[in-house]
Amino acid sequence: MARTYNEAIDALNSLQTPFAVIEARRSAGIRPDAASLREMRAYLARVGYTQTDLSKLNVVHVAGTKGKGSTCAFVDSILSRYRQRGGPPTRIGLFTSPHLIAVRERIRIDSVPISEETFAKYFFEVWDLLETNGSVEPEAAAPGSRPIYSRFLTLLSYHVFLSEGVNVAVYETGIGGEYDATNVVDHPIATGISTLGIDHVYVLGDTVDKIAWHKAGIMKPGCPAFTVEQVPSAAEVLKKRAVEKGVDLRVLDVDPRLAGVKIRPDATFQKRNASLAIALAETALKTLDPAFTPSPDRLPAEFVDGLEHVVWRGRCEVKAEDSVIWHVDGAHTADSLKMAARWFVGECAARGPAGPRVLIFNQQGRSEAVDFLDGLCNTVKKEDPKGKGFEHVIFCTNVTYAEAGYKRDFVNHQYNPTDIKKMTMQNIFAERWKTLDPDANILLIPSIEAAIKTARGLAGTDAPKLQALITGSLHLVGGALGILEGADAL
Ligand SMILES: Nc1ncnc2c1ncn2[C@@H]1O[C@H](COP(=O)(O)OP(=O)(O)OP(=O)(O)O)[C@@H](O)[C@H]1O
Ligand SMILES: [Mg+2]
Ligand SMILES: [Mg+2]
Repeated sequence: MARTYNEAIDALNSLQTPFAVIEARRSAGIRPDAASLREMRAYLARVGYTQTDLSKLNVVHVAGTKGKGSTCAFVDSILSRYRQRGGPPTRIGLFTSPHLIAVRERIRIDSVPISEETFAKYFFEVWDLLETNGSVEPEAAAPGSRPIYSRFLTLLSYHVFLSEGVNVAVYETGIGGEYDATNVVDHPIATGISTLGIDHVYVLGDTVDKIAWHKAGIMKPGCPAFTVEQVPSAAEVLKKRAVEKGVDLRVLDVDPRLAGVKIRPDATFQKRNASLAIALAETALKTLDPAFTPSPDRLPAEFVDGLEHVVWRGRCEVKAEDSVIWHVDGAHTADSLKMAARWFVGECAARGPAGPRVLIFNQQGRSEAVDFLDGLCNTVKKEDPKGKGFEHVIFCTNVTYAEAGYKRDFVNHQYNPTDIKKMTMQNIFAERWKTLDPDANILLIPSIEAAIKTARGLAGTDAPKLQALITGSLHLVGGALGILEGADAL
């Protein structure tokens, strides 16, 4: 087999659970459970690692419904300021999901996505070891089998980080916590739970307390645990599970030391993420460097610098073109879409007289997504002083290019192909939007590339510029950034 990055991505894509299997599991009510974690431990053993090895990574572990990735990026950015000074830490791993532009961006060392060559090299080492040692712990994972997509990437991250001498690794959970692949680490150095809400109901349950139960699964005895203000039912579950585990869970307010620190966007949710990140970074630094003592009165310059200069693409980004200002945000839950809407109106208002507004939206494969539209539409109208909504609303698929189809890194077998061809979801969205805002000009466009082209065509040649919001899915946003900046933008 040719062993290039593209070959690795094709092999990885073969580990996606096909749409039909996902559907069958959903209707049978099959969800990840303790067996998923036993399986992950077996694969870890097949690749040759023990808990002692994982402890060398000094893992900072983050779960939550929203803000996981942002929190992890803040922690990484703060720690990198200490690395740049000579450390500790000297080598920082960052594992996040999903990816925006390319799969390899989920595994970063010193804030940089690993190269295609590095990815391919380690990918096939893991791939082969799973075959060579295929019979280790046969009762936990079928002999000769390989883990599914996200679990494989988690396994790969441990191999990459341990091989590359990483001495602190920041981990975002995939889905949930208790049974998530990242939860094989028994001795993290700090755990954090960001804002909880409703998402992934098929896997985690349909109420915020059921979801909180899963996320609480990352707390470990002997390891400092932090969370932010939560809705009461979630807060209660977190507290109860912390007591059961003998964990001292600290609930953080917005850190008063953030006064004067420029957090972007300047919104409470982001200050919560930043506050959680501060506590996690302080705990990590205390573990790595006994001489490190946080001050209760002010943040060290490294923290301020790390927080102010964090890069977390696809979240609250603004890109100005000649006739369009693009606002790009990967929100994809009801709550976070309202945040995104508020942020969009705020940005437009701050810029002065604005041209027409256009929305480009998609969310594939989740039927409940149609209910996200109400909050999005109403928030934009409510937040606007003139009560104006979007003049144009474009619903597109996540297919990247009009001609060439998906970029390899975005191939997704988990969605119903017929739905995409017929634009079933997008038609449902359009019907709903008609009831929400009968005046809007609604368009259905088959690819991201064509949607962007259409939006550009709606802009007049004279000022004021068209104000576009692209949101609803990180896949949509990643594809859009690739088109706006060139395919390999990272
Ligand atoms: N604490 C928060 N509360 C509500 N919304 C948030 C919060 N933090 C971020 N968001 C919104 O959610 C979007 C995704 O943020 P982020 O990548 O940090 O989340 P995540 O938990 O990693 O999500 P996922 O992995 O499910 O995509 C952001 O663009 C922002 O609009
Ligand atoms: Mg999620
Ligand atoms: Mg994420």
